[in-house]
Amino acid sequence: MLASSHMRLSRLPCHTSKRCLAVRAQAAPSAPAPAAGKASTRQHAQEGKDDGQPFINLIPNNGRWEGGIPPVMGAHLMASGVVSPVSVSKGAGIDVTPHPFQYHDTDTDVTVLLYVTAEKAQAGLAKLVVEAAQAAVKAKGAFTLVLSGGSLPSLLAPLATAKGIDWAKTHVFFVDERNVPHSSPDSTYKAAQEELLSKVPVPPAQVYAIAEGLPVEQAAIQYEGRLISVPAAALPRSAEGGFPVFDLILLGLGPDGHVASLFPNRGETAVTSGWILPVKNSPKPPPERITMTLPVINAAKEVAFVALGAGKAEIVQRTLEVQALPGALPAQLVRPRGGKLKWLLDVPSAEHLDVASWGEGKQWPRSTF
Ligand SMILES: O=C1O[C@H](COP(=O)(O)O)[C@@H](O)[C@H](O)[C@H]1O
Repeated sequence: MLASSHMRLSRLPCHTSKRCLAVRAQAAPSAPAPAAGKASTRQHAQEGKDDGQPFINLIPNNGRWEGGIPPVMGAHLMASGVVSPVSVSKGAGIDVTPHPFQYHDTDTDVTVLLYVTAEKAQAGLAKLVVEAAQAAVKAKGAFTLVLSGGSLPSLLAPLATAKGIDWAKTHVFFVDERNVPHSSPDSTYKAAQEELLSKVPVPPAQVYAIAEGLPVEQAAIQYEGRLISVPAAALPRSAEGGFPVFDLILLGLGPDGHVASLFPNRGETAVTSGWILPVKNSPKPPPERITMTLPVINAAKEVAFVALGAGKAEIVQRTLEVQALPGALPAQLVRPRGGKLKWLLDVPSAEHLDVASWGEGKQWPRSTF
């Protein structure tokens, strides 16, 4: 189904880390030949060599790969071709280190919106934001919108001319931000200003930018302080944990499955308390960032992933169809407790999905233990 039609997938399954660790699949003898740079990893996984490299945990056959999922699919493949560690376990079922990442149990409904073109997806994104804004203003007189960086700001042009948003009642935040001056080409604030915020009548005091020129730890504390100062009437707190409940968070999807600045298998991704974290030595430059925590993202009323273009096809397929060990794909840890998670895709980014076999009642991700 394409264009504005969408598929609705049912409840997310519950996965505990214990359960995830208990399951490993074998290498795939009939898997497609790996691209250059992946061979050693694949051989390593197939032959079970202990050459000091981390053992790569794999997941069971999801039915699409004869003989099992190719090794690189079950782990976290960097754009460089390097497979990053999923576990330090030396072999299947033995020497298991407790995994810090947890899938929590939710009733999240996932809706995948698949558009014919990127332009239509951008228009769909603008419509989604307008609807969320109108519902929020009607309910509490304010709308809290959270933006990502990367490619997302460039997709917001139709929102600048969309009718129906009361910008005077809108508050704009950043799910993550690079610790750079606002004038830097790496600044998400700068990109958001150029693409959207300078074109709409949002009061500058309601745009919550990172402070400039602070050590990253202080920048995180300062940003969290700014969020705490937003009146609860506009930004309510969740009953469970007292996290801020944003009306809508727009997430990008990194090629390694990162969301915000929560990268695979990093400590920040496992954090279960706090609102804003400093990130140092980010695997993606620039190295210093601040990020909202996963509990904050999962406390939102609605979260929408926006992943457009062929460059996202592989990671979209892995995230939506292949259950990874928790932490290996941070995007799979996004399960808003409010229950609404949407994916906005276009035909190129959905290219590797086996959409025809999806139907009502399918779980997300489709391969489950
Ligand atoms: O560094 C970041 O990357 C992700 C993904 O960006 P994209 O360019 O691959 O779309 C982004 O969502 C995040 O906010 C940003 O800081």
